[in-house]
Amino acid sequence: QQRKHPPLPPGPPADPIIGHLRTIPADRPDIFFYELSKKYGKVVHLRIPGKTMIILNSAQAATDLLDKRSGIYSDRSSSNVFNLMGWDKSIAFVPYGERFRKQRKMLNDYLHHKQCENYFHLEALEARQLVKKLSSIPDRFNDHFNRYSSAIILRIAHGHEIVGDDDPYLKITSDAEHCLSNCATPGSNLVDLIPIMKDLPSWFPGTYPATQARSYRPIIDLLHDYPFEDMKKKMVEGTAKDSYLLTHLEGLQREGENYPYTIDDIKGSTGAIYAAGADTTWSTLSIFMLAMVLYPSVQAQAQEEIDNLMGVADRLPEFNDRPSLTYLECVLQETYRWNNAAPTGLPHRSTEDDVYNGMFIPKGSVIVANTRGITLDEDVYRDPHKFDPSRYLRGEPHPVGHFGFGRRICPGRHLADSSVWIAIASILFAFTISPVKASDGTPLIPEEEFLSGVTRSVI
Ligand code: HEM
Repeated sequence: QQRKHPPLPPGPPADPIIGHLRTIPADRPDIFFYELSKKYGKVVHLRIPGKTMIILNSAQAATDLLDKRSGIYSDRSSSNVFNLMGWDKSIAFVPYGERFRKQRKMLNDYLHHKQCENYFHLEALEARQLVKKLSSIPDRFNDHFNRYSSAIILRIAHGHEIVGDDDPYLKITSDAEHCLSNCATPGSNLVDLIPIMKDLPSWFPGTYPATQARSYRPIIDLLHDYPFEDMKKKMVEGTAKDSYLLTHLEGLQREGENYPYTIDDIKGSTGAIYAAGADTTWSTLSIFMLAMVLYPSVQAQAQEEIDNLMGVADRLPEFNDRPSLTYLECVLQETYRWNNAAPTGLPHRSTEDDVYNGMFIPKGSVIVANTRGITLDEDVYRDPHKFDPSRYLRGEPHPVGHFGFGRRICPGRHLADSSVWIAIASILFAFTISPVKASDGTPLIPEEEFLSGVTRSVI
């Protein structure tokens, strides 16, 4: 017996049986979702066998549902691709429930706003290292950003200090980053949308995301296991440094089975800090570099503000300077908005039937708060494709959604924000960023092009 529901949100025409399966592209689904909003509105539905996807392309809709009704919009769809890769114990993919709440508490205790002020000193030191490296080999800026973001995370989460370029942690983490930047987008690839695909042979069309995920598994297992074993060894030697991992391993040693967190909770949340934190920070910095090359007048204005404040001071910017650097703050916000490190965010899942503005959202829907669509919303941002920090001085709102929503909002956002701020303040103080020149002196202006993946980087 069919119950009467309001209609689903609008959506494009679908094929019989397979629905929109053929319509969803593997590459850059964020752009596809954004284009849908222009034709069908800010809340759109897509249907694939056994699943409804709800795409949210406005901050209003995402806030109304994922923030205000977070009690029923905080689950995650299990992603076959991510489980095959080995991320199943990681908080980012754990379903909403007891295990999620435990890991979330572990992270919140270590990464809340006030706590993150204790990491300012470390971030400032690493920013100085970054400036040194950029001044000695500028064209390897992407490697330096990778090292910068990894160094901060590895120190805080694993108590590890990077010593040289052949550091084993750097190798493990850059391999893991490769997997995250090259894998299929979770929740919107065929292997996640049609579960049977993961069991079909690799020659079967559309199964590539599963084959690729299996080949990445040893790398992701090493990311979880190596730091854990290494820390245990250092604890025995007496060389272990204060860190998230040490705090929990000591707790486990002290309290045994009474400790509220299991080995899997510890491995899963420590791995998640790295996986979710380093790549996104690095990606944001590479987006900033691209913006500075493409918009030299913005760069000059930010530098003028920094120079005016610092005067002839013989030092790099510090966190105390942040409230005085208004335009730089706008540059930071515009970096988050103009292009996003995680353009489709991470899909949530609804756990009850719901009705929003007369539209039916069935229980079990995959909810994509499409950051790309939200930050390009023409009803909110004038000329949204332009990198224009002054828009915030004219009263346009700071972007929302680049750190996600509701009970799943990024727990590392305070750390990420200060890491990105001190890096861009230091870079703009020390350097002028300009395009590479061809042999005849013509500047080679880069394209605004990005890799696909969970996080993405400038090509
Ligand atoms: C600029 C840098 C960063 C960006 C753009 C970013 C963005 C995001 C986004 C969009 C989500 C999904 C939120 C949702 O589902 O609604 C997320 C989740 C997450 N982020 Fe971040 N993040 C950044 C840095 C960090 C850092 C530095 C850490 C850790 C220190 C971190 C740890 C996490 C974790 C553990 C999750 C999963 C949370 C959950 O599922 O409950 N992130 N992040």
